[in-house]
Amino acid sequence: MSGLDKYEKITDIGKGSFGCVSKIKRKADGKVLVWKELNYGKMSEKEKQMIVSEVNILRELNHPNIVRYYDRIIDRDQAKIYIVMEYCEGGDIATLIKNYKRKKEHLPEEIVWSVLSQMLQALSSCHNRKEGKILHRDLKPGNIFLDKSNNVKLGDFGLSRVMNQDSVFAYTHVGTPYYMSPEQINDQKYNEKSDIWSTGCIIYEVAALRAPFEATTHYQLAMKIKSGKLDRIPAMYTDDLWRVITSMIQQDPERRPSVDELQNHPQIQVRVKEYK
Ligand SMILES: CN(C)CCCNS(=O)(=O)c1cccc(Nc2nc(OCC3CCCCC3)c3[nH]cnc3n2)c1
Repeated sequence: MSGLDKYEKITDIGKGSFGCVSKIKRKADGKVLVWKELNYGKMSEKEKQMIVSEVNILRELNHPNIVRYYDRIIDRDQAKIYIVMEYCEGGDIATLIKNYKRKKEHLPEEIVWSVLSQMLQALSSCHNRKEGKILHRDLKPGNIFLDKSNNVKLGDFGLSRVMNQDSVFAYTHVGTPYYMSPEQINDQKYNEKSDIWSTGCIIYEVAALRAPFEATTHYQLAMKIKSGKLDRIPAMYTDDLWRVITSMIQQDPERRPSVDELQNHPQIQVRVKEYK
């Protein structure tokens, strides 16, 4: 039975920036998973090779706070590759934020620290990878998920490195780059401190229920990001949390703390589960 026949499609979940995401069921044991459909028909040899190497990296990323990779299926007739991954019942953080905003309720500080701690554990396993660090490049609330026990799961790790703007994928949903760091805007080198910036912006948004920098045009957004002007998160949250967030959303990448430094913070350390 071909790879595709091992699964049956349940429903489409949405269109990602570079492919359709569907909820599927593995026939052998009924396990619910998702697959991401990539059309490689119009890809250059170089891009196809990059997909292969990205998928190989995904296969190695085995961490409780990173969406688990299960399988990949190549359908040569349709020139499509399907990447089978863990299904996260809790949906994405973007939706969680939207729901709290609608209810005009703030998330308890406990949850904010827990989301930060779990994101840092995922980033740590990728930044400190012995075979060479992996950077996410496209961290945003829409690709951070929750499983049924509300564990945080980072999605699309690594794939975004292949799907940058100048490739054939050209983001279909040109989302506003709210979480883009100043160095990315200046087209400078992207490094792990850029992932720290984006994580800081996301945690800011989980607390404030709005992004730290908002604008209607990319130009205005870029100006705000580079201005570094930041309204404090709501008064209900402690100065401790506010200090950590502002340390991550700093203009100068050198002055942003590394994952390891952040994980030494008492509020974050207490939550770092030891995964053997
Ligand atoms: C764009 N969002 C605001 C959609 C609104 C509502 N949330 S949601 O994203 O559909 C939703 C609801 C319930 C369960 C899940 N679980 C899930 N989703 C994935 O990707 C979703 C996809 C990401 C790119 C953009 C389109 C959607 C997964 N990838 C790997 N495991 C995944 N598990 C997702």
